Amino acid sequence: MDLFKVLGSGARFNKKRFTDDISLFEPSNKLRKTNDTSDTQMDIMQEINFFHNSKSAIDETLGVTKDKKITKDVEKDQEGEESINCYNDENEDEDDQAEEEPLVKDLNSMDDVKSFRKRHRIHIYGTDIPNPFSSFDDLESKYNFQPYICKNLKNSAYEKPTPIQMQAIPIMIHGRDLMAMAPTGSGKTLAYIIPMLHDLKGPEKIGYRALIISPTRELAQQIYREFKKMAVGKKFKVCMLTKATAATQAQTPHLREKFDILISTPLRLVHAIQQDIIELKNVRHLILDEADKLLELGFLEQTDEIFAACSNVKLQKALFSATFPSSVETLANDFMKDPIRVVIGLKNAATETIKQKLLYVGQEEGKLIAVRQLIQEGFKPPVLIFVQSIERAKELFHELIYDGINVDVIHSERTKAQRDSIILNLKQGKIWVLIATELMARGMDFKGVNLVINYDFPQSVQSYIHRIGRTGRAGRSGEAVTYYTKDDAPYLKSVVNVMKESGCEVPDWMLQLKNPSRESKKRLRKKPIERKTIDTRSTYDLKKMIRKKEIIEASKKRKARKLAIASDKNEDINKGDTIYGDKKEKKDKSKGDNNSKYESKSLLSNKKTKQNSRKKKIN
Ligand SMILES: Nc1ncnc2c1ncn2[C@@H]1O[C@H](COP(=O)(O)OP(=O)(O)OP(=O)(O)O)[C@@H](O)[C@H]1O
Repeated sequence: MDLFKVLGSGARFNKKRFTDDISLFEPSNKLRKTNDTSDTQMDIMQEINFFHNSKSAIDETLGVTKDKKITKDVEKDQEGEESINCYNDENEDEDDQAEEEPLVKDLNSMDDVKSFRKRHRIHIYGTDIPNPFSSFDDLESKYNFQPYICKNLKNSAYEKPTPIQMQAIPIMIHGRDLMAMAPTGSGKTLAYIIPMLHDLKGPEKIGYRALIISPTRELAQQIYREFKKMAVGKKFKVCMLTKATAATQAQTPHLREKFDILISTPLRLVHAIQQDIIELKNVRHLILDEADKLLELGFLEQTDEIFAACSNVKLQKALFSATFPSSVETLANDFMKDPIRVVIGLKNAATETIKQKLLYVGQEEGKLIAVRQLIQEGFKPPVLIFVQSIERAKELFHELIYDGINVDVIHSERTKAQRDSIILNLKQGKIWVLIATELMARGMDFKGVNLVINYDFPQSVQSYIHRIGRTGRAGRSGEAVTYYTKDDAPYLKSVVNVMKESGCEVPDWMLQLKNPSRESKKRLRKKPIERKTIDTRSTYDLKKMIRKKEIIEASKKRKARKLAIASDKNEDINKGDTIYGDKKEKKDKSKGDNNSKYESKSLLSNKKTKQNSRKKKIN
């Protein structure tokens, strides 16, 4: 096999330069079999057609994903994390696709319910699990939802519930604790907003009764907007906790009682709790959006403090995410009461409407070449480019700003106003390419993103799934390209596993690579790979730039020294040595004195001695 033809597809590279790299991609001894079942593509597309797009839309997606192959072999990585359908009840029966969709009232027997779930790839775990529902009309007729909710759903052009909505909504309205895992862009937000609004009934003015936590401010704002959209027709008061809203509530305590729903990031809320600004004792619904992130070290302490403040005995907890590592699931089981677990499709898998690619770029410099090649060849905006640090985001921005494209950069060092305007501009198509850090990786719903580029290899499988999940949302097709260098080679298999699980074609040699060890994965999660600065300048130019910097630095130091001399003189002036000091300064200036402080001091003292002796002579 021409390894480099496969590795370097899409970019031009010098094969000879990469001869040494071949050894990095040697397969592990364990060979695996793959069962290509590409003929089932249409069935699978129907199955994952959560948004019930027309057949032509599916065809369009199939056109994009025509090279996808479906593999169904089970494997475990070294961490023991199941990386493929570990929740399959039985073999999924493709014949079910052709059947007419039964309404929930037709789900008379357990067999009906079972086959309904199977058709929608709903896997459930727990006891006394409520039946799923199949149409938004059922909400009004069967569950007595208030008409305003169904009206808002219709106004938003949501015709049918997605699988996560079909199963999570009945669980939530039965008051059960829930752990819900569904692919990125599959409508998880609505799956908790709708049952919450139903259960809250109407405004009560007794303070917060529902609380949603999100790891980023941007996602919290997005959730807030979705809440407002779904609550039209009811006078619910929804608060998005910010510095300003916290200050207002601190100044006017009676205002707090007017609110029903609170949306916040963990740190902001913990501050408010500690300062007694926010009272959570009446909270009945607690949602952790991107729950696995909120239960990771770094957020866990704050999440724990929020849990402690939600003291209502009837508190219902619901966790939502596209990924749940096994460790987080174990942790979550400890604090949930008889929870029901719902998994849509495969656990920890990417959305199947995303065409995923891996692109070998050799060295760091190859990445910029690949991006520029893409720009030259033409691309469909908007494009999201993920890098591993703020520094690198800035560097890449400074490189691409001169390439004649509308590019911007978003990271936590940008002001809130800048971040808000960037998100708006991206949505309005004013930004074609957005360079982003992990800040944008989770939850953000930019429907039209056509391509995600992982400029820097992601630090975890979860990060990979969430990053690429910014495209291919709400049933649309999308594309994701991940660049890798030889430094990333030890981690390549993690991404390969995800690609394979979500039905992308992966070359055999990649499937045979070794899984990274648990320790190396942990290391990578904690600290990204050290990479060369993103810079296209030649070594000559870089040296010239460094020299220029040194000259500027030296000049600054000289100026500082001059200032120090001047202040020394001022001290002398204060001591009554005015005339001699002034004269000396004028003389020094005329000489263009650039000597060191110490030299100047000695000069000054020499002059003083001479002048003093002259004075004596006159006397
Ligand atoms: N029933 C539905 N029919 C059509 N579109 C829907 C439906 N429910 C939600 N959507 C749309 O799907 C998109 C993705 O929804 P959402 O942001 O909730 O995804 P998510 O599953 O939370 O993704 P992520 O894991 O990335 O956070 C949104 O634009 C939303 O408006």
